[in-house]
Amino acid sequence: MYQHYSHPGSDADGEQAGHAVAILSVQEGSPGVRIVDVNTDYQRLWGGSREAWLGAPPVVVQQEAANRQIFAQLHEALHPLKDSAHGAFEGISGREVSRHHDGKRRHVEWRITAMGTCHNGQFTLVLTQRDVTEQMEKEAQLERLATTDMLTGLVNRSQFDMVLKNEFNRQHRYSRPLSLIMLDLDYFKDINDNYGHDVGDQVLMELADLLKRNLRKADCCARWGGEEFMLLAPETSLEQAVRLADKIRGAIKHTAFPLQSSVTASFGVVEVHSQESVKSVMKRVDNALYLAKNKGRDRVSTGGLLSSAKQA
Ligand SMILES: Nc1nc2c(ncn2[C@@H]2O[C@H](COP(=O)(O)OP(=O)(O)OP(=O)(O)O)[C@@H](O)[C@H]2O)c(=O)[nH]1
Repeated sequence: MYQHYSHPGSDADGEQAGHAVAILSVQEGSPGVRIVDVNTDYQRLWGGSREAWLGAPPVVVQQEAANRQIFAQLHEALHPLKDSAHGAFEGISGREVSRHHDGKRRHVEWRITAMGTCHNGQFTLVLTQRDVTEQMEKEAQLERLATTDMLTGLVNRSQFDMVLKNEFNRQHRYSRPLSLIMLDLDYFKDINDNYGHDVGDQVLMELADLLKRNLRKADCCARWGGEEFMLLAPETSLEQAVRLADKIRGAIKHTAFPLQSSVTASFGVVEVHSQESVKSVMKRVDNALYLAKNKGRDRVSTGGLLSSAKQA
């Protein structure tokens, strides 16, 4: 009867899932919602034969509590329309994580709309559902590609910019300590030249793992480019950030990378000043790193000399 609701590409063999559709009947004053008919995609989504579904309560989400909540929401929306021949039910909708009849976790998008108006206290409704799991997985994958550095799995530069802006807004509003650490591997060109690019890549990947292990969940660590990394540490003062940077510096130095000699890194550390711009902080942290390189590498600098020179 309602098979025309099927997605044009779907077929009875279950090759491709389209919109699952169930026609529902709700009698005003009765708590139940009953199925009048279902299409093949509904049977594919939730299992069971058409005959088995007729007269049964529908599955919107395969979780009792969530289903009950949706029905309560539905009754609440329908109740004011019971006396009006022209009352329009605008529909309710949602997206839920649910278990497929095969036990797999799926994302289901659903919508319940009216099929005509209330007749003798009875509403006829259409429930449409779509399995959007693959679409959501693709979206998540695209998002990962757009925000992640492929080699190291760390956040990339553009994503770091976003995080940085958010943290700056928070810092400016609540005046909480916020520090930034920029680190750069020392003589990385020599590693590439002496051991090859693949070994260089391996060092970058191992370094990324080391950084992840040494940071808090609230911190954000990005590959800034090449062999340069940026760490943003909320709720962290300059003094604490220097200690953190020095801990990472020591850990890098004592890590057995796949090389004969040890790897070292230089660090610039700054704490964001009240109302300071992103541009200004970036300049300061870059200068601090430059100073650490200039002073002989394998060290942490807060750019102190530069700040005092500026003040002078
Ligand atoms: N293996 C590998 N090397 C990279 C990657 N990105 C950048 N590099 C290399 O990193 C090296 C950076 O060299 P430099 O900027 O001279 O810096 P450095 O040799 O570390 O010297 P200092 O920073 O002054 O201590 C270059 O040889 C780049 O080719 C990458 O993704 N993989």
